[in-house]
Amino acid sequence: MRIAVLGAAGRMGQALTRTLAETPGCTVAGGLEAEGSPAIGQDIGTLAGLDPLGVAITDDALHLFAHADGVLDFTSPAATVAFAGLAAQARIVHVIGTTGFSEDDLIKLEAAARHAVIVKAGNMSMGVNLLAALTARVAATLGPEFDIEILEMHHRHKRDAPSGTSLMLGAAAAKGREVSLAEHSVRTRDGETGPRRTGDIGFAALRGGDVVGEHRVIFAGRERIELAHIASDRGIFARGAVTAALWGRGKSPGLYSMADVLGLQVLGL
Ligand SMILES: NC(=O)C1=CN([C@@H]2O[C@H](COP(=O)(O)OP(=O)(O)OC[C@H]3O[C@@H](n4cnc5c(N)ncnc54)[C@H](O)[C@@H]3O)[C@@H](O)[C@H]2O)C=CC1
Ligand SMILES: O=C(O)C1=N[C@H](C(=O)O)C[C@H](O)C1
Repeated sequence: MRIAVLGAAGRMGQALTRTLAETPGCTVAGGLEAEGSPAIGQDIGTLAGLDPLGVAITDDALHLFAHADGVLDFTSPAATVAFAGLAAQARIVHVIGTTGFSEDDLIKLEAAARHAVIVKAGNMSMGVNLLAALTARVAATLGPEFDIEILEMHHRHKRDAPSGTSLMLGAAAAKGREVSLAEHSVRTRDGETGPRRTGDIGFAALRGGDVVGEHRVIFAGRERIELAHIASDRGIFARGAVTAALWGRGKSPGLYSMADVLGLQVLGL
């Protein structure tokens, strides 16, 4: 499968190139960067710390989409919404790892998924997707006397909060409790907040240093249960993204999740 990397010079872009280069059945079909990026023209392999792969990074999205069977997209919300239109026109698999979408962005991605296979997840690692399934199960088991709080820490460069993973975990907790996350989520606390409302799902975000990504789901009552995931290598996200692209080839158009790719819904976790 010919797979191109969007945002090839980024932290995830480089990890994706390394993973693609070592995955049987995949070829690195190209790398895209934003217009004006100093990475344009550089070899995608060299940039990722490998031997040269003979593929120069380009800013020509149309050419790249026309010569790929799938694209791995860890860029920015605005770029990803535009790429979804191009992937739908080219009828290729669009794996979306980008986070930080607005409600309006999500509506546009759903529209694009009528014409193309999109696999989208706020976290592509197997561990976090298992954690989400476990979170739903624990939330379904415990009553509202257990307060749910989701805590994350990421590197200083991260632009969005709560993280895509935190939102996935919050959605899983809400699903387990059979409530709407929108009606129960508390994203910030500052000043005179009053006591915690029963049933709320709280979010807290820490930023600093080079932390790859850490998440903790806390169920706090008269006893406390904590489920946690710690990522120490971006390769886990990259592996999930490449698996998703291979899985998506030949599927009917639609918006799929990593739970679909990993078969977690079938397990009923
Ligand atoms: N779903 C998941 O498993 C994961 C998701 N992410 C998400 O992926 C995104 C990127 O994260 P990082 O790699 O850390 O960021 P980064 O800032 O290191 O990389 C993003 C790259 O995209 C490029 N880019 C932006 N607009 C572009 C355009 N129009 N055309 C081509 N390239 C463009 C930038 O120049 C940059 O090189 C974030 O939203 C992050 O939250 C990150 C890790 C795992
Ligand atoms: O920006 C990151 O780095 C990460 N983003 C994703 C998120 O928003 O949850 C996944 C991972 O935690 C790393």
